[in-house]
Amino acid sequence: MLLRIKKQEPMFGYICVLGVRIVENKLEGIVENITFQAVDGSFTVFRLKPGSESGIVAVTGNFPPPLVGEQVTLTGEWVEHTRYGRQFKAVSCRRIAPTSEKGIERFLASGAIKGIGPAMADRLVKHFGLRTLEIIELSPHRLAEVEGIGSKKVEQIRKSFAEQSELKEVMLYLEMHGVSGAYAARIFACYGSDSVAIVEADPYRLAEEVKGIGFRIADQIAMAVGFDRGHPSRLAAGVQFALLMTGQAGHCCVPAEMLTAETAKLLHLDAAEIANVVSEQIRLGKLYTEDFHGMTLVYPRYLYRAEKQVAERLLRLKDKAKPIDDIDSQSQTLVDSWEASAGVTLAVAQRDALAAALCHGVLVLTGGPGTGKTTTVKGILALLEQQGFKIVLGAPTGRAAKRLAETTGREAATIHRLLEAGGGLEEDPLFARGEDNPLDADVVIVDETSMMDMVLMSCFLQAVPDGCRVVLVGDVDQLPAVGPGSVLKDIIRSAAIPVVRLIEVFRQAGESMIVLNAHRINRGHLPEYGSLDFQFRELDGSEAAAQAIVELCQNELVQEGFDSRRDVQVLSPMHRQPCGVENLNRLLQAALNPPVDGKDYLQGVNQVLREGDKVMQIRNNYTKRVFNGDIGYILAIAEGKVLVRYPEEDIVYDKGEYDELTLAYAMSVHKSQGSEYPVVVMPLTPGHHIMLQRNLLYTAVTRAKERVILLGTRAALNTAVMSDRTRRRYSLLAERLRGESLC
Ligand SMILES: Nc1ncnc2c1ncn2[C@@H]1O[C@H](COP(=O)(O)OP(=O)(O)OP(=O)(O)O)[C@@H](O)[C@H]1O
Repeated sequence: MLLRIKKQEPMFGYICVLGVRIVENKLEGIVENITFQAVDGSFTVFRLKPGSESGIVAVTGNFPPPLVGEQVTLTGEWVEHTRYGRQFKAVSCRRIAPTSEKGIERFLASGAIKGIGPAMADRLVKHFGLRTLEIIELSPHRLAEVEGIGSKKVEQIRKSFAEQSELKEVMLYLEMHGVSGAYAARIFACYGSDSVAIVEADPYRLAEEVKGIGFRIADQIAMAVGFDRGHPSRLAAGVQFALLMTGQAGHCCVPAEMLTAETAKLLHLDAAEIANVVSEQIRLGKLYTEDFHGMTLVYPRYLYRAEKQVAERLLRLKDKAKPIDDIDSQSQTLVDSWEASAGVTLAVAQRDALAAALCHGVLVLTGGPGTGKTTTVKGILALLEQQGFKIVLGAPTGRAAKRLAETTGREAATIHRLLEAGGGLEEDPLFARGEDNPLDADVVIVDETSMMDMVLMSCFLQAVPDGCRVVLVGDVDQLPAVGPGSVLKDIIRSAAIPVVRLIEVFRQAGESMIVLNAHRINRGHLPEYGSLDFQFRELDGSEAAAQAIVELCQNELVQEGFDSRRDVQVLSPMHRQPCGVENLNRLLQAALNPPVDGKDYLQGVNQVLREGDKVMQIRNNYTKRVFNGDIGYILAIAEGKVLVRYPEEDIVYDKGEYDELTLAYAMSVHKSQGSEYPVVVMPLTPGHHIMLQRNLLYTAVTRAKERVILLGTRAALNTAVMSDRTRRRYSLLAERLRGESLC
């Protein structure tokens, strides 16, 4: 039931649907000028002369700017901006060609049509009057009647006008179908004049082909242009999308029933109907499957390939190591002599690791902080080098590689750099190193292996030549990789690859409460706090915790000599809520890098990026060679470009690439994996309840070198320590490694 409840402003009114206020205000007028436009077309501020109101109105909207002089019909709502006062916040903008002579002249004079400036606009309108636009569109040859227009100019004007009207036509068509202007611009950029035809014929193509449009938006468009909810294209696209989503949730594959249920939920259709589609797609070989103990597991193609390759390569490398003469009888003597020369008495497990690295093609070395992994790696390095082997060191992130280089005193690079990344997509990266052009190494040692997902591991192992030894080092109790699979855990679970687990902690109380507490947390015991290096500050309420975090970063830690932007990392279990990553970033940006005259900035959809900001790259960009989780600082913003300084190099982001960057004063614990910071600050509030898990807290705490400061409630701390339910990620890697029959 719709009920008009009040009418406060000319041309607008609130509409109430069952008590929920929705907005259906309309405003019409002529665009006076464009005050601000985000370079990627995602945000616009302009001034409008309304047809019905006196004065000029400020309008904001998440769409590309209309043209000056154009008549527009806006829907949206009136808001009171704290700084700019009353504004109309438009959700849609329909552009109507100007109809009066004055309007036409202003429109042409605005520079919208290449080749026409104010003087030419005046001449054209004087000559053709109200028919000017019609002449440009239908009889452009007549433009030559106007003084100063030759045949070249005629062609330039005709072409530019056609482009404008095509875009307008697409915009209009899509807006009529409820698609916002920003998407329309993207569709037009991809398909040009074919846009409408493609949208009408197969809107699900957009999800695969148009940057920034996923299944959900494509589906909205399809519904709007009249596709049936049960249309075969919709069902097929829905199954594929649900399958991709499972990869994003960390699975490599999912049981067919789960895929059916997820697709049915996504499409709001009956599960039985979807089950038929899934079976049919399996029968036609359109889905990759494995049958395991009566269960059909469905894979996205790229993960099926990756998982199989990881298992095949590991088993092959395990058995194909370049032999060392008499190693079985010699290994203990070699370990003894390294201990003596290094002046260390190794623990039994450490000795086992050194011997295993000599004897096996693949070795996994796992252990928590302070259990002697680095010491063991140094021993492995020395022993294998004695054999004349060429050793290469790598890690999944820049930070982890840097640390590996520091602790071993040798060169270490990111896996991406080792593989010579150069383009490709997230799920299908292009690496110069691979099976045909393998790494030049006899041994590769990888640190922080828990962060490697199935795709990266598969690319890496393919680039390892037969005969090369691989040592995978990591802490299996950390959170798994952000991407699909829990590769390290599954390799260990398979029991098919030699594993050495270090459990003795060599650090003493007093030396490091951080390390000792990390182990307490990992065992399910509450941490001991009260020392300077491990603090828990009890605070009630998320707002109070957020404010306390800002105060810490802005004042307290600075007074102690820390550089808040570089030494301190705020980690949060969640994205939303007052203590979530997004809000903390807003608060910390305002406190640590406030707006200052002369400091350039860009207004994105959800964030402002300002010179001086600490930012993070949020997806792998193989072309730019900057990767998910890399942290940098904005050096400059100019002419629509953003220059970011990363530890390894400076990278320029063009228009359309800003959404690869996010503020990084605060980040999720997942994103912090593989990095270490002098100080880690983390809120633990009841609002984060579902995310409060032991391995999350463990991962956060082990990121800190000098100090951990937790803020929140005891109950939340308790929940985090006690909750060790980790969701199993579907994958058959362990089974493949064990050689189990998959049917
Ligand atoms: N067998 C040992 N006996 C005595 N001390 C040891 C032994 N192995 C390592 N240590 C010492 O324990 C500390 C931690 O060792 P190491 O740095 O190798 O561990 P780690 O697992 O790499 O730790 P982290 O993950 O915290 O960097 C170091 O001070 C190291 O010298």
